[in-house]
Amino acid sequence: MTVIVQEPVVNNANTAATATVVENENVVDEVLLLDGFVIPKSNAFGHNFRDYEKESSRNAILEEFYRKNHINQTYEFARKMKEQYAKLDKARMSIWECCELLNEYVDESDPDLDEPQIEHLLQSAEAIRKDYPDEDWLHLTALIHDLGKVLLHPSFGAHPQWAVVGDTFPLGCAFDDSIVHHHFFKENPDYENPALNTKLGVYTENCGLDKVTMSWGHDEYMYLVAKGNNTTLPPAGLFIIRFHSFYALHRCGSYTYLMNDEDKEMLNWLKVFNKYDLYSKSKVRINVEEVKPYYLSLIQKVYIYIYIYIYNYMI
Ligand SMILES: O[C@H]1[C@H](O)[C@@H](O)[C@H](O)[C@@H](O)[C@H]1O
Ligand SMILES: [Fe+2]
Ligand SMILES: [Fe+2]
Repeated sequence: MTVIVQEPVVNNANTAATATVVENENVVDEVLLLDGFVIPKSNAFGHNFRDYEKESSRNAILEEFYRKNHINQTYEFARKMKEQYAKLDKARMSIWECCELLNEYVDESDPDLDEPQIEHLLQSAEAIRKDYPDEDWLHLTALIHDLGKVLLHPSFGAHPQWAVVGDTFPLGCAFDDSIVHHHFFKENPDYENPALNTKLGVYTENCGLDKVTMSWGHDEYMYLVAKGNNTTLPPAGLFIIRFHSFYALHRCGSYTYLMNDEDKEMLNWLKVFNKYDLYSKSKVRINVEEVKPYYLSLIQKVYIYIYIYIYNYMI
């Protein structure tokens, strides 16, 4: 029996196409997308990817993480954090220094990975580089997409994990049931607030995601850093960084009524990126020293032509 699933993919910068996912009974441990992408069936622990229900000690930690996250991420909290961190007056660091700093941290919200974060950055960057060799902006986007997790470090405020990692969601409007562990929102003060708990809340239909206050964390922070340093990273790169944890949108198709036409176009790239972000989490270790020169050259290149401020004034 063959299972066929439709999934939109982007073949090049401008055109969105439809690929077919074929799951063949002869291939038991992977799913092959017709565009050549192979989805492994199990993560580094031998479990399904993003399985938040499975009984395990890892998932107990994860549940507690989302309890705190869903109770504390309020519209007011996220707006205050954004305002404060948009000043970019915290520590200054180069991209590579930040990658190395993340060596210390394991993301408590992640059911698929228990490697230090630098592994994940390089695993996803290397995987996307293999399939998109000419899109160096995409390699760099992958390398830096999770760098906002430096917020966990004392130099950046030593924030608790619930305020840095995990899936993100819009605030200022109703919480959608497709958000992981959504039952914890009942204890969020915004849940009972009539100004914030309707479908549109403080927003208007198709207002555009740029106007939406997302739960605060590493995505929005890294976006602020890139934007605040006047990066010329393509809009798709910025969109990926800013919304890569918004699984309710890019996986479940919720909240599409907040999107404008540009968001819809960008979403195609985000979906491409997500495959590499998620499915590159494996026990295959990257030899950091071996790949470092390539990424340094990329950083150096963007330093000269594009990202001078990000490189010099990371934060
Ligand atoms: O646990 C993961 C991890 O923190 C990722 O970096 C983030 O992008 C995901 O959305 C989240 O669920
Ligand atoms: Fe992330
Ligand atoms: Fe990631």
